[in-house]
Amino acid sequence: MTTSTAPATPAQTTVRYQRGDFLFATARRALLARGALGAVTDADPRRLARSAAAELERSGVPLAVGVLPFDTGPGASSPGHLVLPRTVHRAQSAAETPPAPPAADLPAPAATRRLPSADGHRENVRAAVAALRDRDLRKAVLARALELEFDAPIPVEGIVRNLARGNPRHFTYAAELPGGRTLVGATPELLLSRTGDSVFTNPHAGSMPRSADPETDRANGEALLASAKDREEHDLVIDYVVESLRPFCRKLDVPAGPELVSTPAIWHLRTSITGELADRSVTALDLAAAMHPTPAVCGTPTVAARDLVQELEPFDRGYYAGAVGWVDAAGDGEWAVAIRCAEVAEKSMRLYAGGGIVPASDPDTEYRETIAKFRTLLGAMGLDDSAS
Ligand SMILES: C=C(O[C@@H]1C=C(C(=O)O)C=C[C@H]1O)C(=O)O
Repeated sequence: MTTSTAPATPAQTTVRYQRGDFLFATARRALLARGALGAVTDADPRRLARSAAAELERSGVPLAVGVLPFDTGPGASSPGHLVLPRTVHRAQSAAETPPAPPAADLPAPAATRRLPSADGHRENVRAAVAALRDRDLRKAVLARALELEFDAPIPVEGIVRNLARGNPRHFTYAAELPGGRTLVGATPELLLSRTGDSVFTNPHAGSMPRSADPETDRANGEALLASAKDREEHDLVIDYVVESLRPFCRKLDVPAGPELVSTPAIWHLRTSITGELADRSVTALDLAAAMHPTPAVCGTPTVAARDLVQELEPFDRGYYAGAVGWVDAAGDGEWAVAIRCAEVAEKSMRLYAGGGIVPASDPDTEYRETIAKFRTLLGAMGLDDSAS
């Protein structure tokens, strides 16, 4: 494999992305991987992590890139998939680099389908609230999907360029999936990163739409920070993440409460947790596999929440709410939560958006939250809320 550090800014690197490549980029740093010297595929993420470490050591390839699916339980339909690329280009910049010009003239969809319908999603929220009570669950994350069909091949490169332009502080990503589809998105949420013995994670949970009106926008953010319901959704994630990481870390630094952060589409509660790894043979992917799926995308307790999600959602999540990232031969790596994304086939694509349901959740508010979350992808395609 060749690793190039030729002087290109993160934005220039992002523009080089072509369908088939792997991209993981913010406005300050980008990783673009191309080609495949090998691949590792496994439905069990822990085994995938071990095989990847062995394969990196055996081959001398410095890093592997790829995806974990949402469902890693028995009988899961989509495996974790890693590629050992032929070339890797990495770019870094101390400041945000100016974005590339937007890609224009993205085609409009010829047909749109909501899965389920708007009423169907509201009904699912009601059913989830009832199931939380009946089955002694504390939280379940319910999503809906949008299926768009086009008359011509979808210009993934343009969507990726617009995602990066619109979300410079977040991770814009693109990855090839087994079966020939491409996962594209821009996520604010890091499942896990490892650099040497430093571990970092920043769970996001608790959301409120942004507003074009500055006063409403500010009020929405303040309401989120003050909301007991959202704080409960958030704290369940933090407790789970801390419990999952504790066995691997000799030190964990967990702030007392979340902070208010935003993407261009939505406000979130976020907690940034740092840790010190006890054993350096535990890779970034081992840690991601141990944590995934967190209650930010699944629920509490995990298995019962996943069962409920699969009963109610009329689609397979595939790689939505999975993870996307890279791991190197030293065990360092970054794995982001694969949300605000779509799986793209040649002339059709499926977008996903979901939100945490707790006993106090309201069906209309939850529906509106998914509309805000679809904006990341729809905006990059030049489409508005009428599509969602
Ligand atoms: C599930 C999604 O997002 C997750 C759910 C959130 C919530 O319920 O408040 C917030 C951030 C993400 O962890 C999504 O964007 O589809």
